[in-house]
Amino acid sequence: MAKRAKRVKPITLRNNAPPAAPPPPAAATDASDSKPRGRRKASTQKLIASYHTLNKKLHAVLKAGDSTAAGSIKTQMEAMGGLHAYQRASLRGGNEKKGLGACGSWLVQQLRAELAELRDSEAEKLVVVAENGEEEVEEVEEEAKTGSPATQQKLKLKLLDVGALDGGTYSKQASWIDVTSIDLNPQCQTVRKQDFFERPRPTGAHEKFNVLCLSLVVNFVGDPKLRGDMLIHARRFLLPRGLLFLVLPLPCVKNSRYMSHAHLLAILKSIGYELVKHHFARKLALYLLRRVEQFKLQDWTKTQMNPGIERNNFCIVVKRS
Ligand SMILES: C[S@@+](CC[C@H](N)C(=O)[O-])C[C@H]1O[C@@H](n2cnc3c(N)ncnc32)[C@H](O)[C@@H]1O
Repeated sequence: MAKRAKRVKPITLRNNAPPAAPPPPAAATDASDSKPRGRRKASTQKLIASYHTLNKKLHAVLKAGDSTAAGSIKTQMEAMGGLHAYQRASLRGGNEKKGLGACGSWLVQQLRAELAELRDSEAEKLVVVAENGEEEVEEVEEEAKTGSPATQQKLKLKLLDVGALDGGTYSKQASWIDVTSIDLNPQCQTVRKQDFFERPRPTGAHEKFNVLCLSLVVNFVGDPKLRGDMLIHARRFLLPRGLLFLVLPLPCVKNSRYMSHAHLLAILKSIGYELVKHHFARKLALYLLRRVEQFKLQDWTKTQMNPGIERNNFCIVVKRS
């Protein structure tokens, strides 16, 4: 008898997943749920692609000061169900391609290694010791070397998940990752409603993180200059040697006229990140990057490097201000 394929649990159905968001407004109701699977997948992808296109156009017309065009684009976006419908489509798309589940486990492996390294090194001091005062830090670090389970529970990586959507991505790792989740339009009560660009700069190490996650968020931002700003802003929230986990759709680095893997790494290097590891999954490009202190911020413009009409326009612009 033929073996049955192992089912991968979708990321949104994991154990300890936070409570579901309140029902969407009528305009955002997902009519495609009743469609056959193939058609549903196609309409999900179409909705995501159309939303991205309109979002990019909106940024462009707003930049040009054309409020009439902006109004008309916003109306089109609302007619599609707005950000809420886009987010629901993203959650469905993630389940269908199993990409997020895969990228979750790839990251978890890296972070486990990171935590183990942190315990053995000077950087151990960067690990957050929940609910302990200063004197206890030394004690806990000493214990960490002996590997006592009680201590291991106290040592957690602090992670900021930007664009967390339903906030469930790291729920299985709650014993060793302390997650703060934000999104423009949260799909769950544990995710704070906040525009990352408006998150105030940290005033000290206690407001910084060991890891910051930008998973499918940079490509969501319509304006290439704001993408660069987002990467610069992210670095401010990282502790020294902290990690940025950046996920982009694979075509952003593999099939863009204005971007390539090497170009992306060069931009990131100039912003103050060095590559730890990367992985190209079927549909996603995953990057784990470390904050470094020695770097030279430079401007990056939109420059065509891979001509071709079949290619996309994804790019990142950096402008020192
Ligand atoms: C495609 S979803 C990605 C969700 C999730 N991170 C994942 O990997 O599946 C992009 C999310 O980023 C959020 N987002 C975009 N710009 C943001 C910003 N400036 N601040 C906070 N969230 C933002 C959107 O609201 C949306 O929920």
